[in-house]
Amino acid sequence: MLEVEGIHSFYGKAEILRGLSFRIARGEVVALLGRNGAGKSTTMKSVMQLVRPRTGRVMFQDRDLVGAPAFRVAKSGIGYVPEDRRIFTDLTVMENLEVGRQPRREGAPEWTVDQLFDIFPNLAERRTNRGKHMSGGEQQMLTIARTLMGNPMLLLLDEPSEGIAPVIVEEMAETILKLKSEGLTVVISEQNLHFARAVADRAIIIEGGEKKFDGSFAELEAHPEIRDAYLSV
Ligand SMILES: Nc1ncnc2c1ncn2[C@@H]1O[C@H](COP(=O)(O)OP(=O)(O)OP(=O)(O)O)[C@@H](O)[C@H]1O
Repeated sequence: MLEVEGIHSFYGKAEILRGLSFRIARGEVVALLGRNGAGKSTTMKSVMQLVRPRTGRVMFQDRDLVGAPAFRVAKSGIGYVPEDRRIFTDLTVMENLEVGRQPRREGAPEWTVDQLFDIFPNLAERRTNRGKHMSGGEQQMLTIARTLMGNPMLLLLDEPSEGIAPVIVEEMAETILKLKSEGLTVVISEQNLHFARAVADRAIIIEGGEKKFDGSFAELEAHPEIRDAYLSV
């Protein structure tokens, strides 16, 4: 579904991604792992074209996204939830969801508000609350639910477990597993190995903008030296 091929991405003169390549197949949940500053967020932004790779290709559904405006990338079926939750704080939960609505898309799971309320029961209880009166975890859930209103084929979640209470982290893991069971393809960026292992089928480890490991969690566990070298656990 997604093939990132040899991308080099920069902030000014600083080269952040150094020839990064990986593939994501339909229906997979894949975790991008790596320490602070490894390049996980930049990878997601490079897929979305919020950072434009200087070389390399980002193939999605057989089209190269490099150079496309970010809104077109979103319209082509990639939902992106950045680290800093961006809900509309003056709008209610219902209104926030409506903002995300896009037509249904061939080959992608289709979400109605009622289905989303089944998956995110906390949001159902707060449907008329304004965003600013919600906890960090609820805002994170609302950002994900709003993104799903766009019926994406692929969902990119940047550090979904970051900065939320442990009980909500567990809910978040269950939510991602439910999305997977509906057939959604998901890429998460994580520093929390425990969380990543609970939700993902495969791990890609990034360090210094390069891929250092790509495989199952069983393989990763069989090589503790890789974990020790590239992850803070
Ligand atoms: N807007 C920016 N301008 C300049 N440098 C940046 C910018 N954003 C990130 N960087 C640098 O790019 C590198 C990769 O950052 P990135 O955010 O992709 O890492 P990350 O693996 O997602 O880590 P984190 O968990 O901190 O988000 C870091 O060295 C960071 O300082």
